[in-house]
Amino acid sequence: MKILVLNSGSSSIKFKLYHANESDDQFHALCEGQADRIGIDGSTLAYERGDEGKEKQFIALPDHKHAIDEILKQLIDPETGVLESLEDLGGVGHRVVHGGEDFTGSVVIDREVIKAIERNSMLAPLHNPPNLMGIKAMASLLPFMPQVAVFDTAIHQSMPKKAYMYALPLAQYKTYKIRKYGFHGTSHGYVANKAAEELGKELKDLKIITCHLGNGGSLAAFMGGVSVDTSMGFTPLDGIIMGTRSGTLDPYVPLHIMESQELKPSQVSTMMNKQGGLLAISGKSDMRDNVESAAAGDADCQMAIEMFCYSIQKYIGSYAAAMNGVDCIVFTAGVGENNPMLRDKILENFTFLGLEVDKAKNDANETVLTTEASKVVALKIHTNEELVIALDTYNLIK
Ligand SMILES: Nc1ncnc2c1ncn2[C@@H]1O[C@H](COP(=O)(O)OP(=O)(O)O)[C@@H](O)[C@H]1O
Ligand SMILES: CC(=O)OP(=O)(O)O
Ligand SMILES: [Mg+2]
Repeated sequence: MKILVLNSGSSSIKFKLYHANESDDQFHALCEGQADRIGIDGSTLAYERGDEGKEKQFIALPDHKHAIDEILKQLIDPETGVLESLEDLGGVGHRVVHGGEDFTGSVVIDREVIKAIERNSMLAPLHNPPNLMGIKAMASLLPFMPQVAVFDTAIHQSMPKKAYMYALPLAQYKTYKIRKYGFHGTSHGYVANKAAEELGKELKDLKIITCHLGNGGSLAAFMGGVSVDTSMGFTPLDGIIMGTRSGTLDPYVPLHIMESQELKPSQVSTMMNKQGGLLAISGKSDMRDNVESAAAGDADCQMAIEMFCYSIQKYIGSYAAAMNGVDCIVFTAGVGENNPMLRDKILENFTFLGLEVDKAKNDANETVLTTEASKVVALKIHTNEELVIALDTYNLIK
């Protein structure tokens, strides 16, 4: 069975096509790629087929719908594609960011599921709309194709009440479901399991902090084999500083801005979600651009990097305290997997825990980033949200 996975992030869509062998349930990837910098200048579409190198073309991708159209064209391209037609697909798995309390696991998509994802869109305005766009584009092209939704929120349902409740009148939770949900769960869960494998231990016996640092970013704390806390909250706006998101603010700040500047909630939402973060500090949302300009002496980009790393250090410290220790810190996603300088800058404040970065290994982007003597192990692990989504999709539709 062939399964297409679409992972729509706020600025990118990753896609991967798997062949699942029905006799032994083994998966292998046929092709993959990524539409990058969607909605920003210089957008690209990368495509890679098992037997050939990676191809990357500059192509205008003004929004997610255009990007999905280009991806599907690529799959059935007579020369470089891997499918005769889109009807050869057995199913499509989608990453869906906000499942609210409607979903605690993956589901086959039907009208009711689409309505629930729409209901939760207000809570993840950068994500659920592109996720839905992908689902609807596929449904209109191939109405009988089974589609599965895999939610970012699902894995964090294990958080204890003391971590997910907000100190607000109880009706806000009971009636309005206002609580911490947490996101990037597919990625946090995958890399936490891989970290345990790498350390040769069981996940349940480890205290792990996973740092998913992409355009959006969050940290999660794993203890006893489950997620016990995470930096994103009711929405993916909370937590660390991100590409265009402010992260944690004094909760009175948006109220004060609305009152004193007579702005509507939607305007302040745009300010915090799309005009905040690195973009607000340096004028550049993409971390690569910030790193490049900072190295060339741009003071705003240098400050953006300082603030980014500081916000992450504070979460690592607080989760080490929350778990009364930490065995392992994992870096993943675009920034976490590719930038030694930023990892080093974040980790330099954890010598007090006995953490010792191995500079050569970190610079070489190896899996283990710390010395043999280090009391806390830092790892770089490539996340694979797509494989998790393909597995869930296969198991639900086979
Ligand atoms: N070598 C690098 N150094 C710094 N940042 C990088 C590097 N490579 C990729 N990134 C950053 O990773 C981010 C994208 O990560 P990704 O996990 O694909 O994000 P998302 O899924 O949220 O769109 C971008 O901000 C990009 O600049
Ligand atoms: C939930 C979230 O922030 O996702 P992304 O990092 O893909 O934007
Ligand atoms: Mg992502």
